[in-house]
Amino acid sequence: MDVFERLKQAAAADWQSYVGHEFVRQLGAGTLPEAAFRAYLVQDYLFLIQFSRAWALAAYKSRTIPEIRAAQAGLSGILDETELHVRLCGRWGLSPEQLHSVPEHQATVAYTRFVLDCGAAGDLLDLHVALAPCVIGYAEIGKALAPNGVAALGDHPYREWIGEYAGDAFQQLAVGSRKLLDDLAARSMTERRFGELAALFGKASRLEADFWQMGLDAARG
Ligand SMILES: Cc1ncc(CN)c(N)n1
Repeated sequence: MDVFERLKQAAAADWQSYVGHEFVRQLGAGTLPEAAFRAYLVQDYLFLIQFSRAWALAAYKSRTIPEIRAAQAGLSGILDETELHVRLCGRWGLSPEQLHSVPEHQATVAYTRFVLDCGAAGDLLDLHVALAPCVIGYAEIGKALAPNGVAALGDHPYREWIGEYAGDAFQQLAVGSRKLLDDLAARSMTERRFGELAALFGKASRLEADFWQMGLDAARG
């Protein structure tokens, strides 16, 4: 069992609150109100700005070229994601400048600053464990929402979003993140430390669930 699987099992309830959230269920069913998706996506653009910083911090905290390359791949992946956000928000008439001027929601601040602090106060393994629900979680969600491939989604209203995370590029990013966790853990994880890392992973997963909830709450007004 790889480290990611162990973390998931140790924080099973938190993980489930994230990947099995009502927002994800409605998104997959195509019944998610557009207002909820829009509120989520606008905040997610702001989220990605902060997560770019977190991946840049991972490069700074790295000791080896493979670690720096992994951070570069994560940062590129996040920047690629922003193109999806700019495209979709552009259809609602929102420019990147307008997105940038939206105030950050509390859920955005809480999650992003938690991860940045894990990186600032901890080591590279702490930071990658805090980043894991983001990249590996969305890859898992993307795959679950497109079990027969993106083409089979037909005219699903959220096809473009699902396609981003079910697509090869994002799936490969998640594979790389899982491997990096194993490599880092082999070097610096003791069994005693595993408990602390699982708590950190569980917290990040909860903050992901709160982020979905923010989208649902915004649509309820
Ligand atoms: C909140 C959140 N978590 C994860 C991802 C995938 N990078 C995202 N775009 N937004």
